[in-house]
Amino acid sequence: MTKNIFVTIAGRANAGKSSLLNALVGEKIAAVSDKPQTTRTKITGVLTKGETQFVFMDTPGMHKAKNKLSEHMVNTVNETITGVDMIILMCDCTKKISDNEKSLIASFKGGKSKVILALNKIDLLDNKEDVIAKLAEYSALYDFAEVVPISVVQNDGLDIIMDILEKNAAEGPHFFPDDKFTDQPEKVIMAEIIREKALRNLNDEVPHGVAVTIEQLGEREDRSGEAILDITATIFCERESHKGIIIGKGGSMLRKIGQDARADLEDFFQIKVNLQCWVKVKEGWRNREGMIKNFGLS
Ligand SMILES: Nc1nc2c(ncn2[C@@H]2O[C@H](COP(=O)(O)OP(=O)(O)OP(=O)(O)O)[C@@H](O)[C@H]2O)c(=O)[nH]1
Repeated sequence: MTKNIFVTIAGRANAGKSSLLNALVGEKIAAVSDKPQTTRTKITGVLTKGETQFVFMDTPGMHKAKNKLSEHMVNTVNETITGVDMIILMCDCTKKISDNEKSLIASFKGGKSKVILALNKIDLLDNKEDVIAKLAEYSALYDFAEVVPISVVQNDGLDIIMDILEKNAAEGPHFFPDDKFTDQPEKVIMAEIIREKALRNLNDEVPHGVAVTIEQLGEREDRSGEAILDITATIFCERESHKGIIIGKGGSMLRKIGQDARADLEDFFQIKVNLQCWVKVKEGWRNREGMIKNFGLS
């Protein structure tokens, strides 16, 4: 008998949703950074353990739509929380409950999906009793199927989440091959890895107006017969001044981004990588529908 369960990970920006997805699936799929709104697209992770296949959807953090890209992100959240078996609401126990979180929780009412409250970042609390107070605050807003205090970075409580999901899996087919952990095309994963490195290395001067596309991809053998993946990527930014920052003095920043990305790409795809990154300016791309589609973000 095979079983499956579809799970959406929802919650405010920076709560740790992508980190949770990566930790549960055990592979680096979603971009993780300490800047909010890292996740732009609905990223699916698939994990098959024994007879059960877990299909995870990661959602962009809830926030007020400020431009067209944000509208797409908010729509993705709303689409993703309907029609799944379970929702994991990721909360940050160090933060006050926000209005966005309240409206997200309100949208669960009347839905068919069971909701687990995952109170994340408990490693940051000095007083563990604060956890109980926070759980009570959230529980007053919604009748959660389960509440679990967790710390993704310390791998604390994640086994409890997996047990709950396992118990809620229903008899049904595996929709993905058992050795597959994401339905994202390779190029999207590559672009995500590079974008993550750009966000990590750049300071707040170049905020979220960074997108990455993979222009060319090819595999070849080097002289010793070892396989090499050639990747050519373009990092798009919104302003000429940002381009200078991304390239850095004598190309130092771009080199650093490229080096970091290459290490992760080699690790992920288990192949030697030759990465070339270019930087281009596309003014105001975040407000232009066509470009958003181009970057695969709608
Ligand atoms: N201390 C601590 N930090 C955490 C924990 N989980 C995640 N973080 C950090 O929180 C930050 C945000 O994590 P992400 O996984 O990118 O958060 P997200 O909810 O996917 O963010 P968006 O993509 O912006 O919606 C990162 O710096 C993580 O390392 C945790 O359990 N404890």
